[in-house]
Amino acid sequence: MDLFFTDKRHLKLPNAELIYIPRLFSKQESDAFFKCIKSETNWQHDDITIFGKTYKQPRLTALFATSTMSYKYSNITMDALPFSPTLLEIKNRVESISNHEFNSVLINLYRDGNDSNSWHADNEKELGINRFIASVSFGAERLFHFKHQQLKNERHKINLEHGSLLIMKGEMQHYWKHQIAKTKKTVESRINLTFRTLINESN
Ligand SMILES: O=C(O)CCC(=O)C(=O)O
Ligand SMILES: [Fe+2]
Repeated sequence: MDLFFTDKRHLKLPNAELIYIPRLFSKQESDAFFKCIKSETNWQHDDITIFGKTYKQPRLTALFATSTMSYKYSNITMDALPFSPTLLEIKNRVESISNHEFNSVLINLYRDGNDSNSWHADNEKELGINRFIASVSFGAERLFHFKHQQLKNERHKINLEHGSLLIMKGEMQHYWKHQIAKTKKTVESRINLTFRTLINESN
């Protein structure tokens, strides 16, 4: 189907199913998408409040959707912007390979190894109960860690490569948490796009 779709790993775990495609996009396409998204995006740097203390989020973000929508997490409400042609092109590729439709994408920019995304599950009510999340990575490779919240031996990591797609489905957002940890290694910036289906379209 796709020249660069050379490998696919299917991981069936207790209460979760993951599909990892290392090269959904070629190196050339990925370089171009990375550059384009980095410069075209009006990045937000939000404050988050945890246990009453306010911090700057350790990464930059942006939200896009096919209609007026908002998404709330960690006391942040993000209002979605319309999809750009670049983002639509990526969305179409992800939809055809995953056989799933998405109406929004949350984008993270990890500027260097100091930026991170701490342990969480994407279980906000706007995501509904059938949470199918497609995560595309461009730029520096970072480790995606995930752990089961009850089964202590179920702890894994995947190195998310330039141009890769990771699909998270099943009950994963109910039973597992995931994170992108800080790293002391010198790493360049990385962009991650998580395609989601939000259900508050009428708001
Ligand atoms: O950067 C990643 O690979 C993960 C992003 C993520 O978990 C999220 O935005 O919810
Ligand atoms: Fe997440």
